[in-house]
Amino acid sequence: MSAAIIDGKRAAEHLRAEIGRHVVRLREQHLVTPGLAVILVGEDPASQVYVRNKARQAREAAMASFEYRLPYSVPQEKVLELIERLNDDPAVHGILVQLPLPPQVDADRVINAIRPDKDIDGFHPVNAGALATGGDGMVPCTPLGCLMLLKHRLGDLAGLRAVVLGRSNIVGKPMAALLLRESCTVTVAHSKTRDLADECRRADILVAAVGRPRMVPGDWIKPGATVIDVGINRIDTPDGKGRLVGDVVFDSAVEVAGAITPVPGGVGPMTIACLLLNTLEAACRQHGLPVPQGLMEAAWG
Ligand SMILES: Nc1nc(=O)c2c([nH]1)NC[C@@H]1CN(c3ccc(C(=O)N[C@@H](CCC(=O)O)C(=O)O)cc3)C=[N+]21
Repeated sequence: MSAAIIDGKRAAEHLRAEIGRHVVRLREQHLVTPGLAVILVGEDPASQVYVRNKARQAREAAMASFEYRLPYSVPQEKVLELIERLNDDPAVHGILVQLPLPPQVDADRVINAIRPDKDIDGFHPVNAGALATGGDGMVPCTPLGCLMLLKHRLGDLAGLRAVVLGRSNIVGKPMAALLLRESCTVTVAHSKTRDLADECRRADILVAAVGRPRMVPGDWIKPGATVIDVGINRIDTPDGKGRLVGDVVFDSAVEVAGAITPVPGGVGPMTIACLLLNTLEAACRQHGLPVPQGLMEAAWG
């Protein structure tokens, strides 16, 4: 038996198209154009590609996109000054500072400087706190994208056993909070977890977000489980071109799981679509307009 492949690329295309329709309506009816500002420090080639993709997809969804490139050696004060300026800029509704940052720039200070209602990554403590306590703040894009794929596949998640591998502030912890909000029974496993394989084998939903290439083999997976692979790891290949692999051994997992996300074409594209969704919502809130509801369900028909 072979798992269903969860097509994140296609789901993201649907979602972006639906977001684009809302953006056009917002401009026609309210003269508001959602604006996304992305700050990139340094010249890491992978980050550059990624930032370029975000800017292109923002424009394709009829949004305004502003890119700021700062040298790797930029002093922290300069980054904070730019954030202050964008906080006060009414054309900018969402601010994203690409992580990681160079050592002289303290990521926590930078994240804390972003106005919480413009924090489309959902990393600010105000938004993290809202998610943890059941309030409605900005939800981090990668976990939000994972949740959409899960609900699309499974419908109601209540009562399912979910295991989240990884406890980062950007994926693991918010993912666990979202699944708990959906009434899953949630386990967060990490590098110090004992009997990791057995923990994983109990999962109806397994979310792998550790950033270690092909760490999770097929025999850690319960037959029929839904597997969400958040890892995007570039590995070397004999031909020298390299390729992307997830945190899960896809070829063995696909034989056991009920459904699985591929890498590439799974979680990654959904992350960017959710970034645009958060920017649209931020623009609505900042202009006192109602936030469009049920966007993802509408996108999937
Ligand atoms: N403040 C901040 N927010 C982020 O959301 C953030 C960040 N910093 N730093 C870097 C990581 C990385 N990330 C990706 C998102 C989508 C793909 C993606 O769409 N990947 C394609 C493949 C792209 C390729 O071929 O290289 C896929 O999985 O199908 C990849 C990586 C967001 N990040």
